[in-house]
Amino acid sequence: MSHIDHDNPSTPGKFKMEKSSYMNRIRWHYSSLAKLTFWSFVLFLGLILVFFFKSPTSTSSPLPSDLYRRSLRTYSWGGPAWEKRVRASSRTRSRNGLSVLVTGAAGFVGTHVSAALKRRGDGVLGLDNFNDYYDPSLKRARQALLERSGVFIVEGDINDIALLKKLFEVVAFTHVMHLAAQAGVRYAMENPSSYVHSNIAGLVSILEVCKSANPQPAIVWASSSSVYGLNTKVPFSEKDRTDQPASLYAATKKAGEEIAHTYNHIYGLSLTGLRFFTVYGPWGRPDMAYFFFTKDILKGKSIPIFEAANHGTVARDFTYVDDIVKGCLAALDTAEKSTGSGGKKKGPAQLRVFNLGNTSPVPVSDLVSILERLLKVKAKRSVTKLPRNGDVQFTHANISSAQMELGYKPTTDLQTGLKKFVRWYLSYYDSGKKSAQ
Ligand SMILES: O=C(O)[C@H]1O[C@H](OP(=O)(O)OP(=O)(O)OC[C@H]2O[C@@H](n3ccc(=O)[nH]c3=O)[C@H](O)[C@@H]2O)[C@H](O)[C@@H](O)[C@@H]1O
Repeated sequence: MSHIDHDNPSTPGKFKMEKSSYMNRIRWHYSSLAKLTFWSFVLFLGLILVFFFKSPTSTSSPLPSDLYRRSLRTYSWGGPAWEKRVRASSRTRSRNGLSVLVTGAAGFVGTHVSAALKRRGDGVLGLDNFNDYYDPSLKRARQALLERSGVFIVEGDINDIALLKKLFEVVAFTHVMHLAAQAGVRYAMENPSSYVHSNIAGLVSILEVCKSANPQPAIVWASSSSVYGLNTKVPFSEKDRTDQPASLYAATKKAGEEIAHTYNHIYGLSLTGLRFFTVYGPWGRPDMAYFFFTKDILKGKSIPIFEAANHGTVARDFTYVDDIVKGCLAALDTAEKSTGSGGKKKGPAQLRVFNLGNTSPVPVSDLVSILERLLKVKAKRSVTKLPRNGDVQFTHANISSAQMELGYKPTTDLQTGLKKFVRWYLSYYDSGKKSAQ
């Protein structure tokens, strides 16, 4: 029995033949139409997906691409085995040790701080959403590093209040080291919402859960040298004005400092903000200039070196990550207890802000010369006008306050620090397995 017979069991012979070819034509016609409709639909769907996930994000899309991708991700957490890992990682080795929740633990500074805390016997639990702002495989490699020293990183977003509450139910953290953030000055023009999502909404989520925790932890968090914005008085002191941010990134960090004031004032949370000055070093961030300059010099690609108006020098107070780690640990150690409990303030609590810089700004062109010497490759320099996208011409930290209250004293100059970075870079990427993206 033919296929058509089977479809038309009662149709008589001859007519069946004619009708059969007629039906075939009709069927062909309909199936072509169906195929056309189907593929048009697929094309349409494809265009929509391309629009949401790949298009520049500044205008009509309510959620920009990165943020969209991130919010679509689901994380699995919970269960007895997970809780056991959370508890084990957070357990201190000494009686007076701290139990610290480190957000952004798979990030550059987060990894270094977590490792240092664990090394000295504190309990450390990491939290990170492993987003793809830069190569997530680098974050996974940092995670593996921490895993080997006994630090568990919970995968989740700082905006997930249920997860944060759960973590505080399982562990009575004495401290929170809040380093999770959307970093980068220039990327803020491409994806502004991701800054609001992480640096404002995320900070509020953390503080909301901390204020309700019993006992409330003390919080140390990462602000930025960028809050000084268009300030021209050097070196930058904590007393200087910070109401002229030059980028949305800086504005969100400045907003964070004001939000910190509010939670300290209303709920008695002990809060310390650290203004980091262009932190660099091994396991660093590939979006930062010293990192991608290294990659591009090695590839023989030209590198854009920014220059201010009238050939003005652009300089940064580059600070080596180990010095920053010492400042972070000192801030945790000197943080007083929060005074509230169960969402109620019992008395005034500590509120601090410190510059953590190196106090010796270096022109970007000198940074490139150091890299050339270390890599033994001549850079193809392309001097470019400082773009008006959030960059400031120079930064320079006054660290007397951190020196006095934290005993902070940076000891690594740029030449020494970059030598360590380059050694790490070559061994990490030249192992043949990976290449910097
Ligand atoms: O100190 C800070 O608070 C900030 O430091 C860095 O921001 P930035 O100093 O701009 O660091 P890079 O992007 O690595 O730039 C370093 C220097 O190289 C210059 N640069 C950057 C990119 C480029 O293509 N060419 C170039 O000359 C910049 O103008 C800047 O002077 C970080 O990226 C921020 O996340 C951080 O908050």
